[in-house]
Amino acid sequence: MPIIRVAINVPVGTLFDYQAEDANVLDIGLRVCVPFGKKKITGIIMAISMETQIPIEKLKSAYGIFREINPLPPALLNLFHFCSQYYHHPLGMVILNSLPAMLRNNKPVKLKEWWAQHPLGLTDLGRQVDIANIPARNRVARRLLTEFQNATNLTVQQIKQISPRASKLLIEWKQLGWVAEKPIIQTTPSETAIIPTLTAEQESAVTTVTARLEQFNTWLLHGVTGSGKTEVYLRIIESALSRGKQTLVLIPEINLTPQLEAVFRARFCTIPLVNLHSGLNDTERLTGWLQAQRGEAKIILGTRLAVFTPLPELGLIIVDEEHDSSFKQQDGLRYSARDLAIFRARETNIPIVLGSATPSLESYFNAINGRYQYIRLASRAVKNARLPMIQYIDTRIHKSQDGLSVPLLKAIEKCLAEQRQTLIFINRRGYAPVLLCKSCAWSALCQRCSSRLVVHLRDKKLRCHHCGHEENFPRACPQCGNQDIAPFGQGTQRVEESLIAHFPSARILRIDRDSTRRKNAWQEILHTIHTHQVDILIGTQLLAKGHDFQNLSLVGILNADTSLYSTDFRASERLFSQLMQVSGRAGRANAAGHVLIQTEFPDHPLYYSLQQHDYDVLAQTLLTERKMAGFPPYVYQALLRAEAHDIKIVLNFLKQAAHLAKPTQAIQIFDPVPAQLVRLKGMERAYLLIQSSSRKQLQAFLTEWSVQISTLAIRKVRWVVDVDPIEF
Ligand SMILES: Nc1ncnc2c1ncn2[C@@H]1O[C@H](COP(=O)(O)OP(=O)(O)OP(=O)(O)O)[C@@H](O)[C@H]1O
Ligand SMILES: [Zn+2]
Repeated sequence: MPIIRVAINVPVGTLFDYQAEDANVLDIGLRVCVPFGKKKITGIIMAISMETQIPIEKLKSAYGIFREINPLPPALLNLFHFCSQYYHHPLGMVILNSLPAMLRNNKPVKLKEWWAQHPLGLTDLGRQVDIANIPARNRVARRLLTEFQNATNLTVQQIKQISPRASKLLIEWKQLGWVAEKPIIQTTPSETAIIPTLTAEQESAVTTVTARLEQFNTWLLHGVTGSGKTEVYLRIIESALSRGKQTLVLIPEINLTPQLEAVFRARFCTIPLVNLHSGLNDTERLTGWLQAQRGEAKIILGTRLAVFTPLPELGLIIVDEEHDSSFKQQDGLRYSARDLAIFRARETNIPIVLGSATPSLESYFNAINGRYQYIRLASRAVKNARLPMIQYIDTRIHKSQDGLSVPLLKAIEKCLAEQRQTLIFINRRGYAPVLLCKSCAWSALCQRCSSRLVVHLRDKKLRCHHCGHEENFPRACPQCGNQDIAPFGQGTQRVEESLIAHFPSARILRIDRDSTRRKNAWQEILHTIHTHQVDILIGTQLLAKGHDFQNLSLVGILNADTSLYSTDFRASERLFSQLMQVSGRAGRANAAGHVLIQTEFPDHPLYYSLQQHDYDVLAQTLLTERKMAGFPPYVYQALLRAEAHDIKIVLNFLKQAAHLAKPTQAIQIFDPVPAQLVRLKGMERAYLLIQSSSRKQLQAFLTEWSVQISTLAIRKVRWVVDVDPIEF
């Protein structure tokens, strides 16, 4: 009887064998329901064999193989194998966690009727669909489209009357963006219609990449802010589409996806596109995933997890804002979606384009060394648009009140008078308003994390930004009873209050995690900005990158200094990239842009490079520093991360683990150290750093070592290997 070898979502690196009488080689990559202990669970068939190490009488039988959808293709299984090996994470966990939730349960796939409650209507895009393009034999589709065209909205009853098969179509149409529960924000006709003539730089970038669409290359598209990288992507995708290929576009955060989606849909209005961002519900994700797997969706836009989508016709990968740290998963399987995408492109022998105005030092290093192909866009795409003028306000001379100095206030006033928009950016890394007692210096701490609670003035709440814990303001200091406790430090809310006081008639909008949590909140916010219903925007990281606000001409930056003298060796790189990104929001169209940075260190070299818009000088300086100090990209690193309820147990575990390791010339092992944020959600954390100048040797070491660590019988300790860590 055939034996199937199954990957299961358990922290064990092996496959599990079962009997399955009806199994054959075509079942590799399919889901299968099997007994596991007392439970019934679903795994993936990785191999079929006629023999097993398990005594045949002990071998259990599978309950059943799910054949209603296609198996995971070999290329994807290959990616999972690589991912499991490279990140030293159990294969079953890698695979199962990457699949849509509805494929992880013990049921066959059945699409839920998500539309049961809402009337539906055609979107702008849906209205452009020409019925003549729907084959005559698809009678239900034609009928449904006609009904939609005649009525503004259809209810579920009406749809069901058309045909029982209409519901399946609807799910697909929704994913294609043809129908929606409520009208989505419309793109203005001018945005849909105009296709710009490429600048010479863009033209050359497009020609260079499209000339080599048939082979693997990693292209680093290094284009200054506003240089029109999106347009370059669009043209290259067009080429891939004309060859019938699918394109995977990875983007950092969910808040960028609606805009980019709108741009893509406007340009490729007849091309099936799915958006696999992290805000989807289970049915939406599965539907999009299936369309990608069947090769129907030609453009797949997605965040990190989308790198694991099955794509039979994959012909091109684009990673936008490649430097963004959100491409690296920070818990469980700590993979880098960008790096896996490069592996995937190489295996598929197709090009991958990494785009950024501020490439990560790793990618830049690879580009100048010739491992990646380097393409630069040195100027802005819009005619007459220039990079903004950057100036510093020395806060040792110009004292600031509630975070705002007089020169900055004057500049805002001028900008308001010219009817242009201002963005006030608050660098929040390691800096947020806390509640402080003036007499005994008590400050409000989170009980579960070693962090301070952040003051939220509006709703008078204290909130932990690590675990979400929330509590009310105390009336008096719990330590000394003093009633004079007050927020310390500038948060977005305090700056907002102060701006309202200074400019009572200005329309001010503060944007933070709270204001963007609701579904569609971003779309609404962006709409108000684009239609100039806002004069002053206040925000943090969320606003810094990717946005193209035409009327924004002034950017004011507060608290930048806090990252200048950090202990983290990546802090300068991040600060520079962030400031360059946020500065880049100014003056993108015809109005000149102006950036004012409040600082106590206006002569700092980092600020000088920023003012000159000179990425290269700073990158070279940082690379020299890294080389001397022995940091990446000159060495390869991994962390053994561990956590338990007591830091002593953690440190002890790490010491034992270090003891097991056989040090070699090529591998350096450091002492265990507590994490920067020791307590998180009630767990205490520490790590051990391992590094090597050879990636291959580091990998070989980790493979052997992680097996040995598993034999350490220390319960209560959770551990994981973090390869190429970016946070310590
Ligand atoms: N060839 C062109 N002619 C005129 N305008 C263009 C051209 N290409 C792009 N643009 C416009 O330039 C602006 C900036 O383009 P885009 O947003 O793609 O920049 P970017 O390179 O992604 O910048 P960032 O890194 O800051 O996000 C957009 O408004 C876009 O419509
Ligand atoms: Zn907390």
